[in-house]
Amino acid sequence: MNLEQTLRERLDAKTKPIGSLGRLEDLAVQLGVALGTDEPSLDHPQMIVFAGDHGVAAAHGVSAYPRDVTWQMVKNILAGGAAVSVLARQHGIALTVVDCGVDHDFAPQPGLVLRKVTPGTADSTQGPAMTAAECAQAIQHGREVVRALPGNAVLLGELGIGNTSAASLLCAALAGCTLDDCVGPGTGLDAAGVLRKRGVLQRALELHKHASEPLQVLAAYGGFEIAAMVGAIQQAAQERRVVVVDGFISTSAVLVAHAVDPKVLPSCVFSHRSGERGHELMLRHLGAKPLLDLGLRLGEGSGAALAWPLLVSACLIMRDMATFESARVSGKTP
Ligand SMILES: O=C(O)c1ccc[n+]([C@@H]2O[C@H](COP(=O)([O-])O)[C@@H](O)[C@H]2O)c1
Ligand SMILES: Cc1cc2nc[nH]c2cc1C
Repeated sequence: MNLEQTLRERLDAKTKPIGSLGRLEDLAVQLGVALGTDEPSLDHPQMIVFAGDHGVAAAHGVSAYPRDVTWQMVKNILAGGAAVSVLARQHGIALTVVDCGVDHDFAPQPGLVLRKVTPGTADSTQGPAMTAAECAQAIQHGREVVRALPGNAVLLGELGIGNTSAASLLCAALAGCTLDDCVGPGTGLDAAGVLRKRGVLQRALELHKHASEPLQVLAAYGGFEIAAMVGAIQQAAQERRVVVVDGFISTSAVLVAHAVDPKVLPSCVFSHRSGERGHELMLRHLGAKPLLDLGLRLGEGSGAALAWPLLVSACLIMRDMATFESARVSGKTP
């Protein structure tokens, strides 16, 4: 019997009608398989918020907010005032911010990993957002961040004005959808703004239409924080850690990691369906079912933090619930 069958049998022996805990049962089985044990338990969860600036946003105003919000929100997260700070604190999740290329000089401080690259990607309508070397370095940085942190669960968060543009382009290139299907308001563009954004992204897509390898596609569109998340996903899956994937932008990093190696997918739990147009298509491409549907479209890892207690519950159900035999409860009538 393989591990998945063992986990299903364990759940079926618990004091409940078969399958009555619904999606929580699938989650418990997924976590057991991802962690490689029939007694899954999550320890030292790490919320990692990857932050980066985007050349396409600087050059074309494809966001409803100014670029300075990226560095300002990094400071807000570190000061404990952002949504992800509040939610991580609520759930006892450690929080690290990684500067993957923000155009600001942050003072070294606890909880902040300083950047290793030049800040901000290049404008993807003019050339690749990053060179192949920069892309490889950003991926490596994401791997190193995960390797240095304890625990067996990584929650992905991100921050970067303009990064829904990069994520939409990755979606179009890797999930085979049209820009009409996957370009949305992001932080809150109006209908005219979305139309203009789509026009800008159409130019980038045309310029890089010959990019075919997943890492070539990633370098074409960026951003540095998405590339670092790709590395984080690869490292976490390799170390048999669980990866909690947040919204539209984190899922675009999974699209890339999956295109490189589909074996990362069983380690990924998708926290929620984002309100951003196109997330559904990404999830469908990956065959993924998100846990929550709350109309979230914030990013930062806020959805991952909100879904976290469900993962904890799934593990506790698998480990601690009594069986029909141990609790002397009558099983199903034959
Ligand atoms: O997580 C999501 O699904 C999501 C959807 C829309 C926007 N965001 C966040 O908003 C920022 C990107 O939006 P924009 O409009 O600047 O491309 C970035 O900081 C993301 O964390 C996040
Ligand atoms: C205020 C603000 C907070 C964010 N958090 C993640 N993306 C964001 C974008 C904005 C604009």
